Amino acid sequence: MKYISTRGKVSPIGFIDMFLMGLGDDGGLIVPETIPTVSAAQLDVWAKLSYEDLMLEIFSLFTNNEIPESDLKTLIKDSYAGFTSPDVLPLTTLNDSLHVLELFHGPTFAFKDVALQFMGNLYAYVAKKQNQVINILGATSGDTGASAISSVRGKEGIQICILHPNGKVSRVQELQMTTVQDDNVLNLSVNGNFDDCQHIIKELFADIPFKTKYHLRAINSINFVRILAQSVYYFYAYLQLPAKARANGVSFSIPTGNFGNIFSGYLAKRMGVPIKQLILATNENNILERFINEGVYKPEGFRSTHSPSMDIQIASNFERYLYYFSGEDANAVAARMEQFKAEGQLTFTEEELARIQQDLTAYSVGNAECLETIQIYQESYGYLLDPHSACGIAAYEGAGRKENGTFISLATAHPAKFDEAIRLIGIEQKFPERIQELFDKPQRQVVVDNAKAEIVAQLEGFYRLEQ
Ligand SMILES: Cc1ncc(COP(=O)(O)O)c(C=O)c1O
Ligand SMILES: N[C@@H](CCOP(=O)(O)O)C(=O)O
Repeated sequence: MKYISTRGKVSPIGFIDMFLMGLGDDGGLIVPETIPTVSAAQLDVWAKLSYEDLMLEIFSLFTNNEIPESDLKTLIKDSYAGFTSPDVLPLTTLNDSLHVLELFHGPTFAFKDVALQFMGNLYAYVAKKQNQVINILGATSGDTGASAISSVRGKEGIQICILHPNGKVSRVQELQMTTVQDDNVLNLSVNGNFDDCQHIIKELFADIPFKTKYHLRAINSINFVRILAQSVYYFYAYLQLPAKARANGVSFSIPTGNFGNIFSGYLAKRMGVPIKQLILATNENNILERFINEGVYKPEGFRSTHSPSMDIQIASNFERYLYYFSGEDANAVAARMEQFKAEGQLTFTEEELARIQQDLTAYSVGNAECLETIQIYQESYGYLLDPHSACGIAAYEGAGRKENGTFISLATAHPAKFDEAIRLIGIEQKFPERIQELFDKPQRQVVVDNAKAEIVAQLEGFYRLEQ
């Protein structure tokens, strides 16, 4: 298996090189040259596997044996040892046709831990094997940063710098990032929004001399390993269903911001999971909903919502979808991305729109609807959703084709991370101990302007050039 860029200007590379490259050196996103497929009979065999063993099988289709199987097994086992549920990602049944896949039992209580605990271990593994210094640069709207920091804090040979938007993450998210005192962690709190943070890091990844000099590495979903690790939970969720329930396929409702969560589902579907409907749930930052429902991809004003981690306009993995939508035509993707840069929007024809709508359904959830959903599900099922997971459920209610049968809605964060919203509906929750204790810890962060030069100066003082 080799990896190429959606813009076609990266010579095919192997798994570890792809992991280290992160963003394609031509500015595109990295994808596998071909997507391996898994037969229904193989899926049946995999139904008996633990989460870790299933991940080993799926990764083995992508790693070209570049990581010996016993090492890969250990990396995977270590990555999920800190999850508090014995099933790693438990599937909770709410009613005959609706299940919730709880992705938030990792160390930072959000679904990002599923991929990032593994990626942190993989970076440490590569740092050791190749005697490489690893300087990680990431942008976060709150969860990726907390999770990535937790996965590499204190690890030898690794430095991590995370940009988050100042004042636009929840209190718990901010504390999870900024109370970490390890010397290999730098938190930059940027006066701007998440798109500003993501824009700056993408510019730095596209600056090849800078990227090369500092061995810049990515933990965001621009890194294909993030996507691959996330695709495992679609297999797992499907395989956890009773055989009768999954006989007719399954549909997913997916809270999405950077298009990473849903693109992982799209990949799982292309690999062979019989997914009928992929529902893309957004909040009021609904660029992706407008793309799918109207055929126009155009950022509009940024809005602060109850689900701040999804307050995103420019979605990284949109380009990966565009690649497959264009029949894997890298020239067409490069041309569209140039056009987007020049004109600030993309429009799709009626025929294209029909094809997009065969792949994806979209539903955007307003602030009031988000809170209402949390309240109704608390009252009806005694189940407390966080605001992002509530967007998934509201989208299932609003756009799920119920005749499709079984639905799984992804619960992407623990409600304790977003107490600001939960309190608005008068619910007082008890925090898990690991969250409660954050409130007594000192914080460490540097506030910076949304200015590349200022951020580069911080990085130059922080990153290491050799181990
Ligand atoms: C809690 C939560 N749910 C959902 C999402 C959406 O995931 P993605 O942006 O990878 O599509 C995010 C981050 O964006 C998140 O932090
Ligand atoms: N919701 C994310 C935004 C960054 O997205 P990523 O999936 O590309 O890391 C966050 O919590 O930071």
